[in-house]
Amino acid sequence: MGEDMVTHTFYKYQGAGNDFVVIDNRNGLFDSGNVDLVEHLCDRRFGIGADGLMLLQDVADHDFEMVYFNADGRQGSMCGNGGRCIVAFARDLKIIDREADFLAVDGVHHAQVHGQAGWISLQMNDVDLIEQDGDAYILNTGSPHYVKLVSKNTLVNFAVVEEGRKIRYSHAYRDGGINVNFVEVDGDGYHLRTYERGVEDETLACGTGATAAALAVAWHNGVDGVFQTPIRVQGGNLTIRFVKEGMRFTRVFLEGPATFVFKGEIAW
Ligand SMILES: N[C@H](CCC[C@H](N)C(=O)O)C(=O)O
Repeated sequence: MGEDMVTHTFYKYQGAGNDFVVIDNRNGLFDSGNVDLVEHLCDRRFGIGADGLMLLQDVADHDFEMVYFNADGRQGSMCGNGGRCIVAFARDLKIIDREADFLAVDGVHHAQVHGQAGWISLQMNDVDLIEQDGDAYILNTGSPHYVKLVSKNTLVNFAVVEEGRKIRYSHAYRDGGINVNFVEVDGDGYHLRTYERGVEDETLACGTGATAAALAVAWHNGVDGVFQTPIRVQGGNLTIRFVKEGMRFTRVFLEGPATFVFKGEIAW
C-alpha cells in the first residue's frame, strides 16, 4: 500500500450471523449520501462484505445515533441485530458501560449489555397493529415484515430466496419492499428463515424479523400474557420478550449475541 494512500478504519460485528460494517463517524466525515460507496463496502467480493453498514454518530441528549444502510447502499429502516451490534461497538469504544440510550431511524432505543458473553438486550418499539395478507401477518417492528407460518420440518429444505423474492417483488410490495419471514414451531420456540429487503437475499438472522415472527405467532395463537420466545435462526439463537394485551405489544426486547469480528483499514 503506497504511503500516500488514504485509508479509513472500519470494524466488523455480527449478531447471530447477521453481519455489519461499523464505522465510528463521530467526526461526521463519512459521505452518507454515497450509495455506491456503501454498496462497495458491503460487497462480499470487491469490498469488506456485510448485510449492512452502520455509522455511530454523536447526537444531543443520547449516548449516540445509529445510521443504518442496507447492503444495497441505501439508508434503511431499523435494524434489530445492527442495533445490538452497535451497542457492543459503543461499549468497546468505551462510550457506554452496560446501558445504552441511542437514537435510531425509528426513535430512541434502550439497551443492556449482559455479562462478558456479549449478550445484548435491545428494547424495540411497541407494536399495536398486525394486518393480514391471506394467511400471512404484516407488521412493522422498526422494519416492515411479512410473516408466514409453515408446518414443522418445512424450513430445512425450503427455497427461502425463491419464495421470498416472489413475495417481496409481488404487486403489493414491489415498490416499498418488505422483509419476508417463514416460521415454524421448533421445540419450545420457533425456527425462522428470512429473506431481507435491501440485501435481496436470505440473511442468517434478522432481528426485526425475529421480533415480528414472535409477535405474529402470539397473535395467531390468540393468548395474552408475558412471553419469552426462543427463536432459532440460521446463524444462532435469539430471544424475544414482550407483553401481549390483545393487539397491543409492549416491553418488547430483542436479545442475543453481538460479536466483534475484526478491525481493518480500507481505502476509498
Ligand atoms: N433489511 C431490513 C433492515 C435490516 C433488518 C435486519 N437486518 C434486522 O436485524 O432487523 C429492511 O430493509 O427493512
